[in-house]
Amino acid sequence: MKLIVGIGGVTNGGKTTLTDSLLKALPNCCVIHQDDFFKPQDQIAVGEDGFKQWDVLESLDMEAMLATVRAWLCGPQKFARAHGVSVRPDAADTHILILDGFLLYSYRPMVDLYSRRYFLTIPYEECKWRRSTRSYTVPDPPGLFDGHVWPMYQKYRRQMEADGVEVVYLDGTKPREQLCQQVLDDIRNSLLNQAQAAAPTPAPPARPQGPGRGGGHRAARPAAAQPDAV
Ligand SMILES: Nc1ncnc2c1ncn2[C@@H]1O[C@H](COP(=O)(O)OP(=O)(O)OP(=O)(O)O)[C@@H](O)[C@H]1O
Ligand SMILES: NC(=O)c1ccc[n+]([C@@H]2O[C@H](CO)[C@@H](O)[C@H]2O)c1
Repeated sequence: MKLIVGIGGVTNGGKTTLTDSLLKALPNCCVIHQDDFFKPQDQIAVGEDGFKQWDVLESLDMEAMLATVRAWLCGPQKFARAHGVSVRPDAADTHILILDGFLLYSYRPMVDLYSRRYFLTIPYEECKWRRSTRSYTVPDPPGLFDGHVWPMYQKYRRQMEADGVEVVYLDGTKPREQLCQQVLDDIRNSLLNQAQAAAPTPAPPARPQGPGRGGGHRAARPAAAQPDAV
């Protein structure tokens, strides 16, 4: 059973923090970080506003990211081994891939690959403050947050909502442990539902039979297959 989980949402919403906790708690769980697919700095366009346009889809090599997701889909076990994830024998049939990134649901070819799409949000002021404490490989020039980062976040989010992409919103101001537990519970439910959907259709219930017509009881319906312990 394979599950692709998206941890998307606003910059500094806590995506990587949540992803790291999920990775520790879930079996056979691999991760792909969208930030690893930024194009080299000299290929990032400069906008009319004078800012390097880091926060647009064109600044990411999404074809390469999709190719990596496909590699996992073709051989999750091999992918796990190659990325130092040891396969847990008690859950050998379950494979989970987490995608962590700020523009996960805006790249059409990948939108339908997710079993679950989470979207972390935090208010503007909190986001601006958290961002000011971070240093990226290329530091933010003054004014980038208000001039580029926040407007692009709003634009892509509006577009995602207009396109009807179904996401589960998460309030990124909640405590880390609470967020992790909420998502873990939800993922475990998804695994159970997926296992039940994959289980063979049970036989229809036995018709009541009168005495003297060999009316034995039909065997009890087999329990739906349960996913391995997660
Ligand atoms: N639930 C939380 N409550 C308060 N602070 C948090 C929470 N989760 C993460 N943080 C803090 O917010 C900052 C951003 O977290 P993180 O790097 O996980 O975000 P991100 O969404 O992956 O950011 P980006 O993708 O923009 O680099 C960090 O300083 C982190 O410690
Ligand atoms: N990872 C990088 O190379 C890089 C460089 C410049 C800016 N960023 C920022 O990362 C965020 C997504 O995590 C975006 O908001 C980018 O501005 C990343």
